[in-house]
Amino acid sequence: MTLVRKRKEKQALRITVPPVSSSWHGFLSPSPISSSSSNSPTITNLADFEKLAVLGHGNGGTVYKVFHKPTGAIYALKVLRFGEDIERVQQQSLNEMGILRRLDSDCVVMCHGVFENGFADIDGGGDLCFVMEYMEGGSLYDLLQRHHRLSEEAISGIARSVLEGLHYLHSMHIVHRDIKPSNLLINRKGKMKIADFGISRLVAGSDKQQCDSYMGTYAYMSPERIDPERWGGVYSDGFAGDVWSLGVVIMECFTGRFPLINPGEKPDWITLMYAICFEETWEMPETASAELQNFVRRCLVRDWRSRGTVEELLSHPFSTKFQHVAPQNLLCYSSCV
Ligand SMILES: Nc1ncnc2c1ncn2[C@@H]1O[C@H](COP(=O)(O)OP(=O)(O)OP(=O)(O)O)[C@@H](O)[C@H]1O
Repeated sequence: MTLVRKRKEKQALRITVPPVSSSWHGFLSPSPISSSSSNSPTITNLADFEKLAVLGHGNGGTVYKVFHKPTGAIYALKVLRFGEDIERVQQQSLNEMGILRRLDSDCVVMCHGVFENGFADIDGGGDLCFVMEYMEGGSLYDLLQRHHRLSEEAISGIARSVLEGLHYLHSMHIVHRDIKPSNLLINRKGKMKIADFGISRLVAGSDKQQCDSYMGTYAYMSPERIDPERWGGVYSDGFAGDVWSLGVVIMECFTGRFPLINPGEKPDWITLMYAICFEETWEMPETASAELQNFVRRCLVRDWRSRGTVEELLSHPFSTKFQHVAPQNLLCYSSCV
């Protein structure tokens, strides 16, 4: 902290370093729950699944590709372990089950059920298991690992998909709070959807004040979440934070690297906080089109009150520029073609 203060001699900064374990994923069902979707198959038993492959690892868990024996369908099964923390998670999770029940949109990755106590066939069992729609094309993170940079056409499609997803979520009073490349998944049709509502919060009435500003992935976190007191101690409505994160993702897709710190700089907490809260504005490379440059500029306005809104950005010239291009465009980058 002293280091951050030294680096920013004049501006006051009040930062609480978040606990390392703060990437929390919590929806809980004491027994299996089904999604509210009318298209949702009935999934009642974890024993009906057969593990086919590991799709990836995240904080606290593993995602498997699984086969649902009664229907022959393929799903992604996310197994999270909370160990001794499970009681705390259960308490917090009860309030959030509503999120899963209410989501039914082709802009977000469907969750077909949540189970407690794991699945013996899978790695000795986990504490919470989420049966999710399988996204054959993997994540935007995987895509960037393979291709580093994407075309403006592809980036525009990504921007539009994420904005449509955010528009849906925000209309349901849900702030995602963890928009980042590994939470943006692509299906075999090239459609990108928003995943992972583990740290989402329902934003309603007084809940606004109770948002835990320090959850989520720090690198994509907005300045007002890191240092809310700078804006008079009033935390934003949260929706603007999702727009900031989108701006960082879009810039990363164009530059091919995490854009807010210098190449080679270690992305530790202090460096990130300094860059997000105090760095002069970031400019897109001049090789980017004027529309893309302006789009990113509107997302990365440091004062959340002046930042572009989801509605504004949905009709931004960059979002609409390649509207005629089919989403399959993204598939040329994906491994599932
Ligand atoms: N529904 C899904 N379909 C296909 N692959 C998935 C699905 N969900 C996750 N994955 C893969 O598994 C990886 C790990 O996902 P997970 O949500 O556990 O962690 P993460 O988002 O990478 O990190 P964090 O735990 O910090 O959120 C993803 O990067 C993605 O490649």
